[in-house]
Amino acid sequence: MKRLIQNGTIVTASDTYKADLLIEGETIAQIGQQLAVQGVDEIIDASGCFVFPGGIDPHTHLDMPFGGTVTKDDFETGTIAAAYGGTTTIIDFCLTEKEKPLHTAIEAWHKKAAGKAAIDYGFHLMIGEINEAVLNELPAIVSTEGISSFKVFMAYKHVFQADDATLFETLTKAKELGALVMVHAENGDVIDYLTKQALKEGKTAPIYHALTRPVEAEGEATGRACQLASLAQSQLYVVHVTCQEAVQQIAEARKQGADIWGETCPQYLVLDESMLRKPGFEGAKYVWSPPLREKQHQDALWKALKTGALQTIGSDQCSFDFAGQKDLGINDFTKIPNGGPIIEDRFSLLYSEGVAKGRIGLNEFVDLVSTRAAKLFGLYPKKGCIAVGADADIVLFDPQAERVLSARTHHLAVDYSAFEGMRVKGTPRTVLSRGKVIVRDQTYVGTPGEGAFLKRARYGELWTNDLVGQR
Ligand SMILES: NC(=O)NCCC(=O)O
Ligand SMILES: [Zn+2]
Ligand SMILES: [Zn+2]
Repeated sequence: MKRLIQNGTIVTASDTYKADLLIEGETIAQIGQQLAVQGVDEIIDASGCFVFPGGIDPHTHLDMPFGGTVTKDDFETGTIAAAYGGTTTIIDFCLTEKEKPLHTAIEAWHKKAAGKAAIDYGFHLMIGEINEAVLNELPAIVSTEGISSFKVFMAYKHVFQADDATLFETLTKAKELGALVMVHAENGDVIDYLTKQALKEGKTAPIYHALTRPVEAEGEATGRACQLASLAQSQLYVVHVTCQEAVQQIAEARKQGADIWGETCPQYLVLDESMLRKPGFEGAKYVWSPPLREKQHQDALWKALKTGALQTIGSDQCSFDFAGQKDLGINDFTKIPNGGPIIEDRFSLLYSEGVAKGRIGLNEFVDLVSTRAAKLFGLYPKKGCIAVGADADIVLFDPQAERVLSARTHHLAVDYSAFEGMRVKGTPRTVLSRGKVIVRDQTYVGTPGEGAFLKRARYGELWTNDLVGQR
């Protein structure tokens, strides 16, 4: 099958230019001016559109048990919504359980995704403990199974939280194996103390979720993770950075030459702590960990994206219905399942709030929403770029189209939108995944299960010089 995309403006992380794009089968075959139409099966008119590489969301939780329930969106609804939103690859977190083989968890995650995923996907592997069995399993997981990133939680005491020894050993092992260690950086012990105190004082409303997870707890844990990564001379990626205190730690470590990267998410750029103070129990819709921060932190995050102190945008998609799931915590904020629905809106929100409002440039947008994650997580140059030989994961994006975000129109299964009523500028019109049109003129035309599992390269294996050069 040959497809020709005509009349669009191609935008990559480094260039913006007008050209046609010829796709043969699953890959980009040619880029040039007025490419021949002979033998082409389909011509796609991209007039007025940017032609972006498909978005890469390096942070999702689909079909995940958490907080006494399971996320509302699974690999089918979540990835269809992602496709509507311009994302063609996700990397989901595979949760492991202590004293059980890592492979049990990996197999379970493969079962969740296979036959359901509408776009390509990979897995990060949670490390909750280090022992002989774990150390024996890890090499093949990285080299044979293509899972080249590990996740360590520094928070969620008694649930996922690992101690510093586990983090340090994971960093050391990751250095040896060529894996990237990701951390949820909050001081779980301090948060545990503060939440118990709040409950003792009868403070049960959603806002206390934020008040018991202060910026200092995130800044401290971020700094600790950075120090431990430096000591291990390993590589570190800090997920969902929310505040100036954490940004500062990452920026400082990077200045010292550490191999450290930081991600933020649209919710922290757009929403703030006041959402948790909404009347009644409404604030539960906005319960994330780390929590939404006071408004001034948004400026710090935008600045960090602009200056390169943070380099990627994940969604941290982790959706729970307001009715029947979030309300587990109606009398106790600690029982509100943490997380929200973002996967569909990540791309458009960053464009609308970032590019359309002049906070970031068009090429920076592509880097943040796609290219950088492809490089860090061993997918580049197959994913994350528009180049001959790359997978034809393409988004035709209409920068003039405006729409209002709403649960009434989104494609997730969850019963609310965290951005209800928000107007965004720019919208993905048509989306291709490995050469096949899966969203045509804002209608999903793909088949769940077409998404493939991606075995990823080791950290820096393909693009070491590039990564070092861009640090
Ligand atoms: N972020 C959040 O509140 N939920 C998802 C799990 C995590 O990333 O910590
Ligand atoms: Zn987290
Ligand atoms: Zn997460």
